[in-house]
Amino acid sequence: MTLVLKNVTKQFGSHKAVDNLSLEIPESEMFGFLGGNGAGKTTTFRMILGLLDRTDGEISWNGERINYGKSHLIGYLPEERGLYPKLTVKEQLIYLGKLRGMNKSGVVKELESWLERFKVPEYMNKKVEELSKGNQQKIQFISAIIHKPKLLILDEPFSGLDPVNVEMLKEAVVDLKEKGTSIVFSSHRMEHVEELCEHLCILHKGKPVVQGSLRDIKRSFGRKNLIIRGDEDFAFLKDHPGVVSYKKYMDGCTIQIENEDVSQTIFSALQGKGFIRKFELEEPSLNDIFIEKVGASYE
Ligand SMILES: Nc1ncnc2c1ncn2[C@@H]1O[C@H](COP(=O)(O)OP(=O)(O)OP(=O)(O)O)[C@@H](O)[C@H]1O
Repeated sequence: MTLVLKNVTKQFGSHKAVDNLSLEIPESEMFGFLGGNGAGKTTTFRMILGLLDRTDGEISWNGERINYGKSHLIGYLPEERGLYPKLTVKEQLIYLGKLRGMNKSGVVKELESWLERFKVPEYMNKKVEELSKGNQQKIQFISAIIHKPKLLILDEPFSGLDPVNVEMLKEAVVDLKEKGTSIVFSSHRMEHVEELCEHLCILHKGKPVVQGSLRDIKRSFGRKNLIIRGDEDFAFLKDHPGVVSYKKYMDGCTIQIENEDVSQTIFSALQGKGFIRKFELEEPSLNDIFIEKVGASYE
């Protein structure tokens, strides 16, 4: 069951919100969909789900067009959260589960098991408005997956959650992927994408500017990070040939270098200086790549 986008474009008046986007997301894949504010992510999600008409291009899942309202195989966690505050968690989920083709006892059984897993079994009969924002987020997540969708779109799923709950939701997302769900995942937190996604796309002003496997993207970026820790003042390295950027830390520095070879010349330059506790060459982070490709030019 592959999700395919071919040359998809969405125009609002004269503004191209999504510009000639092509993607392929196979079964059991977690795909990172990134971009600054206003890059076109939500617009793309809405087109995939059939909630918004595209201006041009083709979108298909398993060879067919998606009708989110009618499909029981799709799950969507939108960025703007929307639960009914006056309903209890159980009433809310029964309502949403029925829309997704489930019967009441099926919903209650699944809900019990998810609330247990998320360590909040006492929420079953609580009104949504009585829950904290982060806990409402867990309930909204459950509402997106209770019917075991085969395609799941998660827009910023971890926003507003504390680190313990982020880990809990991450594990749940990985389990769903391993059971065969294709997941499209958008986040402004690059470390989450690095941890969860093998393939990704970075959108900038509606256009894909980086696309492919995380490993290849990192390798082809060329630049590396050099982590140096020690008591010396390393500021003199700012002007060293091949140094792209320099970040000072209390116990050393992290330097972005043009390529691996620069680490050798820096290593030589450090000979005879103070005691070096750490000298480590790392692949660039996704954050480095994102900033380079998208810059600070948010909407
Ligand atoms: N209904 C609409 N009418 C006109 N312009 C729109 C509409 N919806 C979105 N846009 C514009 O399309 C562009 C992409 O918006 P979109 O919401 O898809 O961005 P996004 O990547 O999801 O951003 P964010 O990370 O801030 O949520 C923006 O310039 C936005 O102003």
